[in-house]
Amino acid sequence: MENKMWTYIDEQKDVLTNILNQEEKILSSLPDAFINKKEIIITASGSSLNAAMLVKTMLEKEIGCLIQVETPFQLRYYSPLLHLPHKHKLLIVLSQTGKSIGTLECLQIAKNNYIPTIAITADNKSPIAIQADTHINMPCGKEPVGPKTKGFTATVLTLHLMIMKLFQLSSQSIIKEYHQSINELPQNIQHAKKWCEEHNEWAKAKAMSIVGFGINYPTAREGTLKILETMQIPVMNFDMEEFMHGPHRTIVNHSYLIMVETKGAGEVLMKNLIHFAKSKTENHLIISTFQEANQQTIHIGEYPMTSSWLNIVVIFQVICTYLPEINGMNSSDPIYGDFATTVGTRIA
Ligand SMILES: O=P(O)(O)OC[C@H]1O[C@](O)(CO)[C@@H](O)[C@@H]1O
Repeated sequence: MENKMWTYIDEQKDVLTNILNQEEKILSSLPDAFINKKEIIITASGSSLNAAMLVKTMLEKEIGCLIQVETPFQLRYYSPLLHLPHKHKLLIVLSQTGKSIGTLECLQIAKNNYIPTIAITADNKSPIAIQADTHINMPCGKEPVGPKTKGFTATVLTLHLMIMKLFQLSSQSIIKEYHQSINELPQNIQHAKKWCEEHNEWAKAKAMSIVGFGINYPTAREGTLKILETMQIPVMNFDMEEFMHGPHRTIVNHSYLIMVETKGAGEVLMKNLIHFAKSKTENHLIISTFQEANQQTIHIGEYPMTSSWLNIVVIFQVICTYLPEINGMNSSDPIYGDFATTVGTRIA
């Protein structure tokens, strides 16, 4: 059977360009009353949670407003955030399907406590879309596979533009940068496939670690989720500095390690980590915005406002689709059928 993930990965160029071109229409339902809230709470699961973490890191400092990202479980049962009403709070929920039960229940709690809500989903008839005060429709098309690709990138982009609008920031330069970043995607996909072709031995990995910093810590988290879902192996993910406080001891001969190297505050520490890792294992991959491509390095363009997260995440998407195929696995096949509806994390 054909692997549908390749189609979804390729579709991203059109999907994301469309979101940029339709920004005004997509965000037209945002009420003025939600402008300049003093506290933003975001909840989501899986790739949608990683999308929330990524946008938080990109924008929190710039907008000068706390963005609290919490899992639906913590938010429902352990956090005071939704249980203490406050007129300046806003709950944003992200759910591509609009059917995740924990996320849906958070909307209900917010409603009971008079906290206004926005949902971003790809299905305007879904329970989450209906329950939220405001629904933002993310036009990414259907993606009926477990490991999401276009849904993740569309969520990050939509949320990014939406929060900028909520804080009345001009989106002109970010849209320009995103267009450039999107134009590079086909080339990134090609380079990642070539790297996979030349590194078939990575399909035999029994475990992996992925390390990034800043905006690309959540990017690396998303890469981790993708690779562990598709290869069905444990993959560790740490923020770079935390990785160097103990988990670095897992770097031994033949261990598999991916490091994301971009410009920014963590540049020197990452350089030191790469130097250390190179002496310990030959199975390392560096995804870098400033090193030349070679056998162990995939080079991607430097997009300073977004730390190139889009071009980096697509490398992980290719790796997580290609390597399982070497092992005879099609990552778009359902592995455990109706797991989510059986255990009770999603509405059928
Ligand atoms: O964004 P949603 O639709 O709420 O789903 C959350 C997560 O659940 C999964 O479907 C796995 O159960 C992921 O692929 C997805 O990121």
